[in-house]
Amino acid sequence: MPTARFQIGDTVMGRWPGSNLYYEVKVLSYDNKTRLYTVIYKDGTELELKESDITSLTVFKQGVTRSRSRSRSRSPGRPRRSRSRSPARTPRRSSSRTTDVHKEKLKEALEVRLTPVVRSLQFNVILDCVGIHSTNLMQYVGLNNFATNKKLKKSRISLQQSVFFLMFLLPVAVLALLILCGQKDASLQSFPLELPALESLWDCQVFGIVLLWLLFQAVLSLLPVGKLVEGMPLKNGKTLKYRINGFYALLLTAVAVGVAMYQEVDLSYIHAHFLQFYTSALLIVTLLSIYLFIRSRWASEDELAPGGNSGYIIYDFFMGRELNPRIKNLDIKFFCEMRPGLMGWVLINFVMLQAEMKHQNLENPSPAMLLVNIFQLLWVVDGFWHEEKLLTMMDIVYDGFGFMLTFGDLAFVPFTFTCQAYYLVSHPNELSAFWIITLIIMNGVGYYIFRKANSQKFAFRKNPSDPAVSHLKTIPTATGESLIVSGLWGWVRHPNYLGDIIMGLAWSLPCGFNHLIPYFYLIYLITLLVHRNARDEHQCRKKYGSAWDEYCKAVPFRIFPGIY
Ligand SMILES: NC(=O)C1=CN([C@@H]2O[C@H](COP(=O)(O)OP(=O)(O)OC[C@H]3O[C@@H](n4cnc5c(N)ncnc54)[C@H](OP(=O)(O)O)[C@@H]3O)[C@@H](O)[C@H]2O)C=CC1
Ligand SMILES: CC(C)=CCC[C@@H](C)[C@H]1CC=C2C3=C(CC[C@@]21C)[C@@]1(C)CC[C@H](O)C(C)(C)[C@@H]1CC3
Repeated sequence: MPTARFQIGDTVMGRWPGSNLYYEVKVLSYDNKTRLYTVIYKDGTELELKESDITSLTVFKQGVTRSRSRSRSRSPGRPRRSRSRSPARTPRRSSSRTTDVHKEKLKEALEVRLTPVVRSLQFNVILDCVGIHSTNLMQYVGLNNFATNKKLKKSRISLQQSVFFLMFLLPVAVLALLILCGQKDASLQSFPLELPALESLWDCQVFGIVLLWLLFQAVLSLLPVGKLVEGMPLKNGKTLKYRINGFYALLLTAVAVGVAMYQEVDLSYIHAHFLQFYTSALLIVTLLSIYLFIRSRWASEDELAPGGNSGYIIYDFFMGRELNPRIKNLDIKFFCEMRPGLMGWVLINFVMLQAEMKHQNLENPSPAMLLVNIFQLLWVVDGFWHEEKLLTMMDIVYDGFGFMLTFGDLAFVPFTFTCQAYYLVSHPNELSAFWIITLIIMNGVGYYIFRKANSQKFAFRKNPSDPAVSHLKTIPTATGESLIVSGLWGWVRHPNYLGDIIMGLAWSLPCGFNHLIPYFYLIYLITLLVHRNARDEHQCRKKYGSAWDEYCKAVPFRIFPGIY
């Protein structure tokens, strides 16, 4: 059992991430498992440091006395601009320094600072995805740094139990949603009226089709078209290459569907066997997660997700151990995150559009169905058009690939995000011209805010002097990065979330107000983004300290204007 060299409450000198500067810090806690100390700087910034980044006051003072003539003293708690940067930031092109020096510094920054931060993020991902918030979990994720080891142990056990419970609850909840959505009476009170027989949920042919779909998408993703892009630096400083060809893959998929229709393939088969498709996807999710877990045993330390190596089997299985599992050139996480699920989503929507015409004897799809299809297609096309940006998102940079993301990508996205279209097949809803125009405007406004905010942030991270963003007002921070404080980012602190939520509303409203079911996506999105916002703010406060508080003062609203 490793013993801590420094005790809780000790005042020591802690290295500031990404630099060789040491500041006075207080030790808050020590984690025996990860061997990391949580320390607090004088400006309130809390970080987790390795023992090698901490020095006792006496040793440090001796060192300083010896080198005083060479170094300039600085006020503690106000660190000089370091080269540390967010993992979500695209590395800036080095202009004055050489790439090697830049990479070395970046590697240093990632080793010292980002690894520990990630650990708490990982636990928050569970909350993020399912919207739960328990004191035990929060203690474990490090929000309560004074938690004792005993409490932590208890929390870990209860966390394991929660995760185990979730692994069953999530698939069953989605199944319930699908059953309800397909019923004539989709009101929550009607559940469970027409439960299907268990054996009717399985069909070998359907399973084969799902496998073929995955294979087809995997082949498309490997086609040597589109650019090869480097991902964010890994723990070992290396980068992985990704083929960005999602947009072409979408076009080729559309062509393949067109050919299938020309050959008179009956796409409404998917609607008629929707539950079987879901259970097949679920089986693939389970098998893939088991495969990922087993293969992670052979992954090196560098290839593991920072938080996916807790040693608790159920938890690690759920969260995913390996960060970027690959089979030759196929990056399984990057592939699953966008391809089969998002493509499946648009395909299923289209299938539902045809099923609606068939079931309701319509010559043309209803305006409600058309709006849902077009709005969601726009979002998916946008996602593929900006596919490269996914490489900087926390889901790719931090999170391991385990049951949670596999389920989210391959089952949750294609089967719940399509719930409005599925609902409309058996629940027609007429829309007046006024409603149609209102919904188009609403989706347009939401999309504008979503796209502009995301593109502005991305461009700013890449190069703050880019003419497209150089006019924006900013707040400098101790890490050397700035925060945008004008335009959309000066209106609310997460305008991109606001845009997404407005769009989510425009996707649900075409289904009318008879049932809650078509609002599932909106409820999921708000829960997810409100929590994601809380988690992001916590990380930003940790990272930017007082500059973040200054930003919050200047921009008091989180996601919704008028709501603090
Ligand atoms: N439909 C769905 O299921 C989901 C959709 N999404 C969408 O994905 C998109 C991306 O979301 P997400 O990955 O959470 O990333 P965010 O866009 O929320 O990124 C947050 C990061 O942006 C930086 N930042 C925050 N404020 C500022 C500022 N004022 N100026 C400059 N940088 C700032 C910080 O990173 P740094 O360290 O670089 O400063 C912060 O950590 C969103 O539009 C969201 O709606 C997300 C999840 C699910
Ligand atoms: C219940 C459960 C396990 C949920 C898992 C949630 C995940 C499926 C989603 C979390 C964030 C996501 C994002 C996208 C897909 C869904 C997941 C993975 C996304 C890649 C879709 C395309 C968009 O353009 C996007 C890049 C903005 C988006 C990012 C977040």
